[in-house]
Amino acid sequence: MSVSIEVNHLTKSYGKKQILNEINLTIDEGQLYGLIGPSGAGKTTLVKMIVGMDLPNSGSIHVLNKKMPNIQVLKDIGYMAQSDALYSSLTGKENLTFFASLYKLTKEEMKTRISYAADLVNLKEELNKRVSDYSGGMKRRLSLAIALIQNPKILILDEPTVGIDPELKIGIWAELLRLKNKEGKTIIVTTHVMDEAERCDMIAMVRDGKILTSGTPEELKTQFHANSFDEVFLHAGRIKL
Ligand SMILES: Nc1ncnc2c1ncn2[C@@H]1O[C@H](COP(=O)(O)OP(=O)(O)OP(=O)(O)O)[C@@H](O)[C@H]1O
Repeated sequence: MSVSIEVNHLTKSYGKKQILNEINLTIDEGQLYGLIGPSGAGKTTLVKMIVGMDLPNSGSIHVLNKKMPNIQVLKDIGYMAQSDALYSSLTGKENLTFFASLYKLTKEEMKTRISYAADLVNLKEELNKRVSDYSGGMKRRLSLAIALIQNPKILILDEPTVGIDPELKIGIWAELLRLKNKEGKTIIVTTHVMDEAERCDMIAMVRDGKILTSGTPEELKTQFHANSFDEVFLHAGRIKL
């Protein structure tokens, strides 16, 4: 199996405040990797640097064997940020068409991808509404659809199911697992939701800018003598850094 994402000795500070400290991470192709940790731990900062939106102070990030940031790799990464970056005066469909047009899709591919992505997030009926009239949850769903639009090899999803109702959440997770299992996509999700963490192949627990521990959900349960993932999270939170 080849490595999809490699992070080595990464550090990041904003001003005098150190946000990430000696992060090392190896994510294999076709792996679903969860980053979990309390609010402010540094998860978003880490994924932004993997996408190439921010620069580390030291250390390196390679995605698909290319040192980041790298403009060529952008087409291979679908990124869903925590705050929605949408054009609110345009309709959902116009947003999807705009983002699809950034990639060299044929007209036919564009049509198929827009239909697939809108269907996945259950927005087909609302596509002709302006985004300014969307609810918060609808905007999240549109952001997820945009992350998938160019059929990227890698999906990086920052808290993808926040504000999404339980039924749709189940559908989205089923599709993420299908994309991983059947299409070999590499997926990173950040989450606070423990049952989502349990569905990942590997998990890294992030706290105060460091990776406390990483492993499969089962390995982490064994390591912390825990029956549930909530317990793992509580026990890990007590580790002295
Ligand atoms: N541009 C910035 N300038 C200064 N500080 C920042 C900046 N971006 C993030 N931070 C700080 O970095 C720390 C880590 O934030 P980050 O958003 O990465 O955490 P997180 O683990 O994703 O949290 P959450 O789960 O709440 O999204 C926080 O203390 C935050 O205030």
